[in-house]
Amino acid sequence: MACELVAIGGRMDANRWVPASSGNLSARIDRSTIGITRSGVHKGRLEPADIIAVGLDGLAVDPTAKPSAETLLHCQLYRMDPAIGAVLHGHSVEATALSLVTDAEELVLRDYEILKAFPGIGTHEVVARVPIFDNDQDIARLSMRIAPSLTPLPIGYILRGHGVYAWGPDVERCFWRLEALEFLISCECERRRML
Ligand SMILES: CSCCC(=O)C(=O)COP(=O)(O)O
Ligand SMILES: [Zn+2]
Repeated sequence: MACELVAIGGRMDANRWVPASSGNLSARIDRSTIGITRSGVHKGRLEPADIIAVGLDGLAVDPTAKPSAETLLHCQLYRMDPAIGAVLHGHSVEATALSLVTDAEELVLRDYEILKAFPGIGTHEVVARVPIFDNDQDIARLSMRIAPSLTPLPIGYILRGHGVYAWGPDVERCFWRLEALEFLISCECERRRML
């Protein structure tokens, strides 16, 4: 699991989704524990020792370890759905900028074939709503604001001026979903440029 997250960190970095020490990556270890990236390290240059075991209450198994500052947002998703096996968060230019040029509380996506990359979607003829939450340095408070929008689970969410959260049953498929979401966000940016 740790090696998988190290490799995915490299792929996120190759896509320029984790500049500086931004982003955080996690994967489920068992029903009540996840492995999550250490806070403040470059996610494109991870080592297995940078993956920290954390309970779903957000507390590190080793109390001296320093897991991601955004650990509670990951734990919230794992608690919501036992089928979630991985959560990835990145800071792409497009998600950051697009969410700052609109006051909207959601990104409405329709007519895109790639929406079929998400579970339960079998046609482009759907409307997928990606919530956009105002950013907050108080992660516990932010998670409480996010909670009502997670039932049913959206295809991902955006923190305004901050980045994207995506999840999936395992690390690889979580990466595919993040890739699909970033593709959709880039399309929306491009459409606005073309108007
Ligand atoms: C330098 S980016 C600011 C923090 C952040 O948004 C992030 O994703 C990384 O935080 P972490 O504690 O997981 O390193
Ligand atoms: Zn972040």
